[in-house]
Amino acid sequence: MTETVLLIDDDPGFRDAYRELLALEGYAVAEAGAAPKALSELRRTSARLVVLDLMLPPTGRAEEGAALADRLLAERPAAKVIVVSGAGETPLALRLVERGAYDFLAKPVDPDVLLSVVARAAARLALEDRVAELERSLAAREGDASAMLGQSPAFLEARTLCERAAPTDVPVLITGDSGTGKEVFARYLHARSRRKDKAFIAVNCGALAPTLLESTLFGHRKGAFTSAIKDAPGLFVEADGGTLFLDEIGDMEPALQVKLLRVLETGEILPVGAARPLTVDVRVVSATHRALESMVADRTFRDDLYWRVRGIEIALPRLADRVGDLPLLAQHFLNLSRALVPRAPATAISPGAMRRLEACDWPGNLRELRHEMQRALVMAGGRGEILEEDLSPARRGSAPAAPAGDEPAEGATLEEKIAALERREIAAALRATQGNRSQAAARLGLSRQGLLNKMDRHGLK
Ligand SMILES: Nc1ncnc2c1ncn2[C@@H]1O[C@H](COP(=O)(O)OP(=O)(O)OP(=O)(O)O)[C@@H](O)[C@H]1O
Repeated sequence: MTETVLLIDDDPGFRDAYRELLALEGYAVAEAGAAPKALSELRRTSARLVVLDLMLPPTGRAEEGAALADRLLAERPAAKVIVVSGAGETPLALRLVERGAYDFLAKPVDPDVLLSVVARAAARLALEDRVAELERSLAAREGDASAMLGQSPAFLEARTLCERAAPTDVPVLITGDSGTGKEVFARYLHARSRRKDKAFIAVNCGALAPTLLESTLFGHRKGAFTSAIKDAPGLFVEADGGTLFLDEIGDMEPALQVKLLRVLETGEILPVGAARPLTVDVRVVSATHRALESMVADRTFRDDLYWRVRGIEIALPRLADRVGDLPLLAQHFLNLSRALVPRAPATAISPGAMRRLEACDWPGNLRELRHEMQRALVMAGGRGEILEEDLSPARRGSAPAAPAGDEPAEGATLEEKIAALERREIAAALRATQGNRSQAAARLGLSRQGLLNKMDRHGLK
């Protein structure tokens, strides 16, 4: 695909020279001499490469260009913005790179260097496109029966229930520990429903602050709040005709639970700041790793909403309760990992390694097993088989348990490293707010309930 480069400089001579150079290299070129034109050119074209001279009118100061760089990236986060700065502006240019600009060049710019940086940015875009494409095809495959692996009775029972529920419009609640495959089941359900050609949209209710979650779900009108610079439809409208997957519904704040209940009862949503409701046709599938029933007893989850979302409950077994499926799943994840490590030759798992895997208790369930197999494939190097020594120390049975401190053990899986990072960040936010959980949650961009759940999970209470 021909990439468009947006050249932003108030000197027409510079633009003329670089337009020709870039065109010779096969790029399409758009240009602008000041910020308003730059933004309108960005919107008019599909430019994802930007060369931006920081010294722009009206003041001719570098801060002018810096503000524009931020706005360009806010409008097109995938864009690669290459900043051209004067010799004295290196610290500002470096700050821009930290905030998301791709690279910076100091004046005077050597044309060959500029071309090579643009070429590198274009190659990076091509790579990111490829990764996104692979992720899409992987996600599509995971909606397939082939990705719903398992023969154990508990798993088959859940799968049969899912297949029965699929053609109906009954709300489904999927319960199970983290990593047991709740989202995979939700996608499977959608893929087998009459809605399969419409959108499947997933949202994690615990990951967004309550006000943001409300406008994310129901949309908002321009001007409804300070940052509402234009109308936004919201996920219910985007999922119209399809399925909306409300992950971690147990983390939803009570005020929002009321609004969700009204939508489920009436099929109408009221965008934030709108005068009239809109009708939508959305099947809601919810999931939670929490015991919603006891939340209802504690009055932290509304019982009327509970009964609404729990038309049919599908309870997913923990991996430890379906060890019989482990060989099949481990082999499946090994095969999938090959897409990430294309030249790795390992296609099999030795009986010794498999015994080790079967002996683990897998608190992170299938997700943990998936990461373990990715790691093992990398560790196996040029070997054709995964051996015990390729497993992470904790699985080999000889390693010390994960430390109670902040640092993950050496050889920790990606999952464990992320958990350690999350633990550290939560502890830091709590320290910074003298233990005020609401403030700590706001700092972390979580709902209060979301933070409490995570503290629970990490033993930080
Ligand atoms: N039956 C299955 N067969 C093969 N792979 C599966 C199956 N179920 C889940 N997986 C894989 O296991 C991982 C975890 O699944 P998923 O994200 O659906 O879990 P989850 O229960 O929604 O987790 P969380 O509660 O943390 O959001 C994913 O990589 C998914 O592809």
